[in-house]
Amino acid sequence: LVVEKLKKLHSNLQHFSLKEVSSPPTTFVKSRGGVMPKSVTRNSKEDVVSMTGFLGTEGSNVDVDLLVLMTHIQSACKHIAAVLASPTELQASLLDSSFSYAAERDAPKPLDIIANNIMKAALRSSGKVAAIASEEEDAAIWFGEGPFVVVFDPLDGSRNIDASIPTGTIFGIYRKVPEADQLPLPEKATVNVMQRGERLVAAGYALYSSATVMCISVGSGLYGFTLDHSIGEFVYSHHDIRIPERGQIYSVNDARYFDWPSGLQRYIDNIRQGKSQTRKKYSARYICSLVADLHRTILYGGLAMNPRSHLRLVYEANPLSYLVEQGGGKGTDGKRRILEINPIKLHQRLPLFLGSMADIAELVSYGDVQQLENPGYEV
Ligand SMILES: O=P(O)(O)OC[C@H]1O[C@](O)(COP(=O)(O)O)[C@@H](O)[C@@H]1O
Repeated sequence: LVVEKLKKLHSNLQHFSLKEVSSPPTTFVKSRGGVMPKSVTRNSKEDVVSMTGFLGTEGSNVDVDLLVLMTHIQSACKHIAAVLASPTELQASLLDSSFSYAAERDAPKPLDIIANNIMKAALRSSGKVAAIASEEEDAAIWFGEGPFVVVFDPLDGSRNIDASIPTGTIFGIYRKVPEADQLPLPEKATVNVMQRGERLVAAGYALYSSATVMCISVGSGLYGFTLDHSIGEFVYSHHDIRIPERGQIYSVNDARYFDWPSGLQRYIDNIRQGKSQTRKKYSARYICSLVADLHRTILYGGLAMNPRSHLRLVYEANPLSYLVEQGGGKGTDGKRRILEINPIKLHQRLPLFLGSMADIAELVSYGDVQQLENPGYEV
């Protein structure tokens, strides 16, 4: 069945130079982001490498199961990108009105629900997923047999959606926990989705913006793919992404300045005035859409942060910290490395600081950077 699926999958990619897929390279080069095939690093302008083609040659960490799963996630993200770019009437016709949510969670927008349904359907039909947890679901869901567990935020930044501002999908993939096999449901599902971030085997985000870009890692570096609408494929566009060691941009909702602790206030005061370690004046950029703010930070360097306990450990902080670390950066809650935190609650929220190694180290040296009081904000 798997072989048939892959054949079908590859026949859909006939537009591409499939050199990398049909004859896997035997030599690998050690790149800063890990081991990657020589043929992928050296592709000529004429060669277009699809994400599936790339993953098929990425080395031993991508087995057929993960390849199939990643293909389904790509399909879901293409689908979400198409829905986001559609007129509102069409979007409304896709809405499942039976959806409900627990009172303690933010009310979802219609597109949150649609994106959630698309992701769930894609993951279920992959046949590779035992359990999922979504930011839009109250509890973990057990799908059945499959080697993987997927956690995701189907549409982050959706409060901006009516203004066509960029949004994103975030996902993290774990292996199923065999020790939990004997547990009754729903504990089995919960234990599987509440793994520490350092156990992630892959993660990624899709950014829906002027281009739809997917950045992924399967444990050996960070790579980006851009959706080529003329052929309907994510093509390899950002090679071995390395987050600059130091940036000159900070990203935070600084209307909250007067609610911040003094350490964070002093840090931001200093980088604004050129009084930080580099003596350079930093610029501010804040889209208020985490994937978009992080994507810019990954490419240009600096910091993307939310000092209040707002972002979720399981769906946002862990997958994004994993990606940032794979790109040579750092993810912290201001005190602890995100990937080492043991989740204690499925929808647990925490402060999050992601970005360039030297910038995060300097920020953390101010000590008092977490906004512990969260008065609640209307917008
Ligand atoms: O209101 P704040 O603190 O600026 O938070 C904004 C952040 O919240 C988010 O919108 C996520 O929150 P939601 O999951 O409630 O949409 C991020 O995309 C964004 O970075």
